[in-house]
Amino acid sequence: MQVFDSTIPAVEVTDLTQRFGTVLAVDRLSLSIPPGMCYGIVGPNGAGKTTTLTAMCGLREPTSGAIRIAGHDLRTDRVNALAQLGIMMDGLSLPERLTATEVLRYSAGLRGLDDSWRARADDLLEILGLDAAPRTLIVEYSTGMRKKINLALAMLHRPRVLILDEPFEAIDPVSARSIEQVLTQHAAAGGTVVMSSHIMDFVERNCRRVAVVAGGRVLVEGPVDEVAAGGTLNERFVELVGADPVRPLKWLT
Ligand SMILES: Nc1ncnc2c1ncn2[C@@H]1O[C@H](COP(=O)(O)OP(=O)(O)OP(=O)(O)O)[C@@H](O)[C@H]1O
Repeated sequence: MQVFDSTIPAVEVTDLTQRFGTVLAVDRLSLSIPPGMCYGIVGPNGAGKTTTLTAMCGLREPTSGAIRIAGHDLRTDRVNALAQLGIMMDGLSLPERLTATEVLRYSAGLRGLDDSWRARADDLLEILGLDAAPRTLIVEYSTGMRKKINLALAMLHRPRVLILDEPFEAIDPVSARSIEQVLTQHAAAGGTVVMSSHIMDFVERNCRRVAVVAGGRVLVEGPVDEVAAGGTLNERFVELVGADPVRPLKWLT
């Protein structure tokens, strides 16, 4: 993996807007994500996180706004922009009748990777615990196993920028620890991880910066300890997003 020019943002989002009919999912959202770090995007359900990450991955043309990946504009310089990316998003289809190794080989072939992909595939399968079921077909995978093979696919070509939507959802604690270590190694080697998460603990522990989004806008952005403002990120999140006490449910008594 080549190390970034540290003066160019790994991902730059400018005035991103996404409408779905009458729903304004993302509302003139701007972010500048520096290279060489793990960057968290947090927000309540429906905040616009997945929609923003989908646009960053080039999977949906936004209503308006611009996205640059390592300086390459996703609209006008799409091939070079996408070449920087490894992505893990729910809902992307996989070749269901292949094993994990076969899927990785297939991906390596499509990308025209040299033979070094094999060693990386072995490492990833081992670290993610997928080597324990070498003959299992993707169609037989659990939700967590799908997440893991998607992460392996995202990393196989050693991209500079990983964009991960909820990487820890449906992942057991031991596997989560392994994934955490893989992601911190990626950042320590000069790569960038952009991830959405509801797990504040992980974001606090591993991300250098965080954006809190709600209603398709950035409420606050900055170094995690500054955003947490002397408390925990979880406390700050609830304070920013607002949580009304749940009224007593009479039918429970
Ligand atoms: N394909 C779509 N068509 C219509 N509306 C959509 C579509 N995708 C997202 N939305 C709407 O856009 C808004 C933002 O959704 P999004 O999935 O980006 O939120 P999120 O922050 O990722 O939420 P969560 O934490 O629940 O995953 C929501 O109101 C959602 O209903």
